[in-house]
Amino acid sequence: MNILLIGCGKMGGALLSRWVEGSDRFTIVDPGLGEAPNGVQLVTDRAALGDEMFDVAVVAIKPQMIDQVLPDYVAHIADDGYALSIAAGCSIDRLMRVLGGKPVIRVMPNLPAAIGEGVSGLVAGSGVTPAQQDHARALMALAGTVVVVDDEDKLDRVTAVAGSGPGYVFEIARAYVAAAVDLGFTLDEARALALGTMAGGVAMARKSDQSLEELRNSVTSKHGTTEAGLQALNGDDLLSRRLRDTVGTAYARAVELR
Ligand SMILES: NC(=O)C1=CN([C@@H]2O[C@H](COP(=O)(O)OP(=O)(O)OC[C@H]3O[C@@H](n4cnc5c(N)ncnc54)[C@H](OP(=O)(O)O)[C@@H]3O)[C@@H](O)[C@H]2O)C=CC1
Ligand SMILES: O=C(O)[C@@H]1CCC=N1
Repeated sequence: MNILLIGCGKMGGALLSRWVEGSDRFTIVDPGLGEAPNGVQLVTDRAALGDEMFDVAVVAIKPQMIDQVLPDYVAHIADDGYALSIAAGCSIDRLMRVLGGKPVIRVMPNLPAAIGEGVSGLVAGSGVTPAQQDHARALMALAGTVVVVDDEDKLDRVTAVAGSGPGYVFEIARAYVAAAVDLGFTLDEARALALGTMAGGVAMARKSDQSLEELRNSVTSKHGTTEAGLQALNGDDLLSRRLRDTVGTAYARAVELR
């Protein structure tokens, strides 16, 4: 397939770094990009595409730019082509309107796609063929796990939990490392301790049949250090409430971006 990537910033670039391992051909349009991976054509101006046609147009610009930028690309999408949007919130209806009715698949990837450890939600709009959906799914699978959802509202919920999720994870990790530094470790030591502990805990939880509560309780000796630490962390349920607020507020923002 001949694929056009419209915008190649942090998320588009992360996906492309995995996609180039597959069998598709890629062209990027991005006004600010200096270089592209080997074998990928880069243009900084749409006019340089001439009359080239693409089987897939990947929408990887900011949601706020979509109405202004996308209409120029309708002429570059083949009759049997489709658009694959990674934009948060922006609905399939809106995308189809600006793309002259071309079929649209929305996906919501996340940044660990860059290392093949992403989690993506996928929802297909009306007129998408089974072959197009299979293609999009295979493309996203090059970057990690793919979860197909039934409707767009659910994709906006995926956005709040998984799309934005690495941001929460990095912020929690940052605060954890900072706390270790405050306790007397160097930054290198603190990163090794905190990130190693997070990675080990997550890897164990993924492999275990036990619930997260059971695993937590396995660490927690009666009247011991973990019990004391957990009381400070979430004894008042503030951490739980804050995380509910976090995903709820991100979901509300996705709804605003529709
Ligand atoms: N970052 C993330 O973790 C995730 C992002 N997304 C979605 O991905 C999309 C891109 O986000 P992100 O990668 O973070 O943002 P970036 O700003 O990093 O990437 C957008 C890119 O598009 C370029 N661009 C601007 N105008 C045009 C244009 N007219 N034509 C082509 N390219 C253009 C920008 O160039 P310049 O910088 O020079 O303006 C930039 O390189 C968004 O819709 C977002 O919702 C989805 C999931 C996760
Ligand atoms: O913050 C954002 O809006 C984008 C979508 C999910 C992650 N980054």
